[in-house]
Amino acid sequence: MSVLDEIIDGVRADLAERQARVSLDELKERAAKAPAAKDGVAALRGDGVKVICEVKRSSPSKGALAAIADPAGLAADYEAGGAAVISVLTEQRRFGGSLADLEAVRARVDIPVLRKDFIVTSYQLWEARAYGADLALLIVAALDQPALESLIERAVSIGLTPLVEVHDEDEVERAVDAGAKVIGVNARDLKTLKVDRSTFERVAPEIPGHIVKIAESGIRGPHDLIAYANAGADAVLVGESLVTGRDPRTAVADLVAAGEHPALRHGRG
Ligand SMILES: O=P(O)(O)OC[C@@H](O)[C@@H](O)c1c[nH]c2ccccc12
Repeated sequence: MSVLDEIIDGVRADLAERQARVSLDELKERAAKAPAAKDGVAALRGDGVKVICEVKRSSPSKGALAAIADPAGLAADYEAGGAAVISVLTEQRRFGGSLADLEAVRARVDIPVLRKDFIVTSYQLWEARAYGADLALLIVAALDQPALESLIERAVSIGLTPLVEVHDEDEVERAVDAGAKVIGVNARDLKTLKVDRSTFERVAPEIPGHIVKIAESGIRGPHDLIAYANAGADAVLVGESLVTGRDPRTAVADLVAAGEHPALRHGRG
């Protein structure tokens, strides 16, 4: 069984517990009371490379990264540094996250928030909206095509922007066929956990021009952002280097400044 399969087994077990506690109707009521979703696509377009900053306590590949006693405070630092979107890991077993983290971050920042989890049912999309997310991650490798299509449709219908994650050319085709408008290319293969920073430059040319392109994982600092930007990234998604660094606000500001450099504007759509 791959790491991804193991993670999803755990996610399904935790999900079953929540579903037994909170009915879909209750979630829908809560979602109806949540502030209207912010436009995730608009936040990721425009001049400069946008920076998505992640709240992540641990990962299957590295184990514990940072305790993050105050996820909302960290997110506020990210926002002050110029982040375009905050990504909140809500998976518990391997990443140490929760819906409470999502809710706390939502309450603190004004920019769009992404629910980062292993979403396999529409119940989780309703949870995302109920706890204030504006975008939700959908991982192509974790879903068959009918499920991917219906989750994209459902996300859009409840106001969420789906960020559809791919790892290779075949997955790009599946994402585009399913209607993705925002595609993230993950340099980390979730089946082997290996990072290959050349994944983006190989896979991005397969993504049609009108789709927002995000380079995910393995960004250590401005030089990696610049390399991804030169390969066509509209945005980058950064976790580990921010949560393990000393000053997240300055680290984000350095990334944002690198992404705004005029020399990068050429060749980016
Ligand atoms: O910590 P990094 O290497 O900067 O990576 C962030 C993000 O890309 C990574 O956390 C991630 C990308 N896709 C995922 C899917 C599930 C869980 C986590 C992820």
